[in-house]
Amino acid sequence: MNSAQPRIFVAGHRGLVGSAIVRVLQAQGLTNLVTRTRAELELTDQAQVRAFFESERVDQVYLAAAKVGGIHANHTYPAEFIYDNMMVQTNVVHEAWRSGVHQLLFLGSSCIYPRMAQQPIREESLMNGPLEPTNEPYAMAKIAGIKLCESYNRQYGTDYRSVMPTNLYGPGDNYHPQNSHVIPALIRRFHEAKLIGAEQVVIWGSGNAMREFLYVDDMAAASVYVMQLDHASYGANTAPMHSHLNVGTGADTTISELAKLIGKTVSFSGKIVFDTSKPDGTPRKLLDVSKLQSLGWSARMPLDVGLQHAYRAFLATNKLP
Ligand SMILES: NC(=O)C1=CN([C@@H]2O[C@H](COP(=O)(O)OP(=O)(O)OC[C@H]3O[C@@H](n4cnc5c(N)ncnc54)[C@H](OP(=O)(O)O)[C@@H]3O)[C@@H](O)[C@H]2O)C=CC1
Ligand SMILES: C[C@H]1O[C@H](OP(=O)(O)OP(=O)(O)OC[C@H]2O[C@@H](n3cnc4c(=O)[nH]c(N)nc43)[C@H](O)[C@@H]2O)[C@@H](O)[C@@H](O)C1=O
Repeated sequence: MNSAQPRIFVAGHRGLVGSAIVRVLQAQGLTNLVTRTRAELELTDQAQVRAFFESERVDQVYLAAAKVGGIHANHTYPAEFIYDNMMVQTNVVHEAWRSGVHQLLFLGSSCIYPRMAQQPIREESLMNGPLEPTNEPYAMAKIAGIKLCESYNRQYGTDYRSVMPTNLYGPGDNYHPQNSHVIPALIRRFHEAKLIGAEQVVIWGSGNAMREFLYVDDMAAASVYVMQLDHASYGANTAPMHSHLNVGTGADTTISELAKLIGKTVSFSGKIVFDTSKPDGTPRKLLDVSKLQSLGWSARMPLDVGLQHAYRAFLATNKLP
């Protein structure tokens, strides 16, 4: 352990984003990383989290641990999505402050914005209208997470920052057939259809919903970039009551076009059909990423190339849920 370096706790280090953040930090030569599996540290348990921060004395926290899932999971397990996420973020933020951690990065989600927000969605649109019903509990928890960080900054002088990722994908994703997000779900479904020679693949919803997709290594790079921004730059582009920053590509696509692209990536030649008994969710949630761009960061990975990387990562996955 290099004592000259900050001791950095990456909560959720085995997840899609957490594992990518570890890769970025290690690539920077930052090796003083602290990680705990869920079996080692249950973040919904305040006593365990308090004991951890009292014993570990970390300097920075990346809070990439959360209860996460796609539209079906959010609609099916609303109590878990609001309870787990409220407990995890409240315990980590409070115990980090209590043990003297000055810097923390909280990961929210683009679902915090009103269902019918003006597109592209600016950070100032927060709480300007009703949320999307399919993921309202999760969104409420994430909004509370932003306000938690802002409140500790205002009262205690901490430097707890918030980033709002758009939909993410890439190596280390969750491929659960029902509870995953659309890209890993369709990569798996198209691949399995190709293997059995199926004539068609069923896509949920109308296919008309639009989504923005950011490759996870870009998200991790943005997370580290925002954490390492000097305080004046971060503060100059955010306000005490709007301290969060959108992170995305600034471009979106219909689910129908995405499905065609994934079918092409997987080399599936059958038909694509739509099950309109399944919800579309928010019609569109394209983020305005101009604030982060003005701070010097932009996404790099094009969707078609990112999907090729994601498919290769899927093929290398040795255990599917
Ligand atoms: N994926 C996406 O499309 C998006 C993600 N985000 C946000 O990004 C962050 C990271 O998400 P992502 O990487 O996709 O999620 P993952 O589900 O891939 O990873 C979450 C990690 O957190 C851990 N974890 C969850 N609950 C607990 C708990 N109670 N105690 C300890 N560890 C826990 C999980 O451990 P275990 O596996 O053992 O349960 C897992 O390692 C989250 O805040 C999420 O809300 C925002 C927008 C989009
Ligand atoms: C990141 C984001 O993720 C969730 O919101 P979402 O963007 O609606 O997520 P999704 O990826 O599950 O769906 C995107 C679109 O894709 C369509 N779709 C088609 N076929 C499949 C399919 O097979 N699986 C899934 N999951 N979706 C499918 C689906 O009907 C929808 O129109 C919330 O966690 C939210 O809180 C959040 O933060």
